[in-house]
Amino acid sequence: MTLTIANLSAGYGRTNVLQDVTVSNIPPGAFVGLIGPNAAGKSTLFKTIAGLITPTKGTLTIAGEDVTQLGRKDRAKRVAYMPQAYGCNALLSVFESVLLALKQTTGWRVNNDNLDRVSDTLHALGLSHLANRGVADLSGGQAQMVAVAQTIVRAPDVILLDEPTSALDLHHQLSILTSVRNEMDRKKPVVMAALHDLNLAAKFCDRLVLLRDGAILADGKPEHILALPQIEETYRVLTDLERTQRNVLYVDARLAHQGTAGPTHH
Ligand SMILES: Nc1ncnc2c1ncn2[C@@H]1O[C@H](COP(=O)(O)OP(=O)(O)OP(=O)(O)O)[C@@H](O)[C@H]1O
Repeated sequence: MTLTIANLSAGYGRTNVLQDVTVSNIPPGAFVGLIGPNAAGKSTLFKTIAGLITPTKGTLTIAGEDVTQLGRKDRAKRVAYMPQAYGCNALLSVFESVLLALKQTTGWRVNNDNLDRVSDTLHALGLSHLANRGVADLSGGQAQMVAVAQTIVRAPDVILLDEPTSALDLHHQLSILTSVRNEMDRKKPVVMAALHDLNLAAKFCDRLVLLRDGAILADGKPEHILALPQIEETYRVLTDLERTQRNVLYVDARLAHQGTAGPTHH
């Protein structure tokens, strides 16, 4: 279902962070990368969409319905949010923790369909082998992948992933985002992911939204956004945008005063 964020302003107490944020017509099945420097307001935008922060202005509509008016539980059925800081010390197995995430928005009675859904989600993300492990005993990367499983298991309309690959090795960065894309092809949610790695963003996203100082600077296809001068200004780097032999976009970035970065080979 289509998500539209219109003229959204929000913050913490008297501090305003988001200023009139509009991202229109994100269609079902679209993968939107939210990019921007540290403290730009990416997490604040996600928390506001998820209903953890009440906006001072603006609307959020899913399929034309203003979800800011929904109660907490109904909102959580429509929007699932994976925060940047996750982690769980409970005495739960991975399977139980994903089941618990699923049941948060339904009743507590567990049926076979629920169990199948948890199994399918773990399988889709390549996590079946961790099903019986305690969540407190996972590595940082494993915990991050389980947090993604907890977010997508509910099959919501909108999935918000705050830096879902920050703790993952190269293989798992690709595998988790590929799995998310495969799930999207099946269930057609809107997915928004905050990503610091512009090359991952270029590879997986249909659309990039550049946020800086709480405002949207640019919104469009990756090849357009990554070529904008605002990228260099915002990140305070110089960039070259290339296409690899496999026709994949590649951003090479360097600091302005350092010439070419990288090791010197003799
Ligand atoms: N709980 C809070 N109370 C007050 N200010 C906050 C709070 N959380 C974040 N901020 C401020 O809001 C601004 C935006 O922070 P936010 O976490 O949304 O940025 P971000 O783009 O997600 O950053 P990063 O890439 O570093 O995770 C920052 O100036 C931050 O200090």
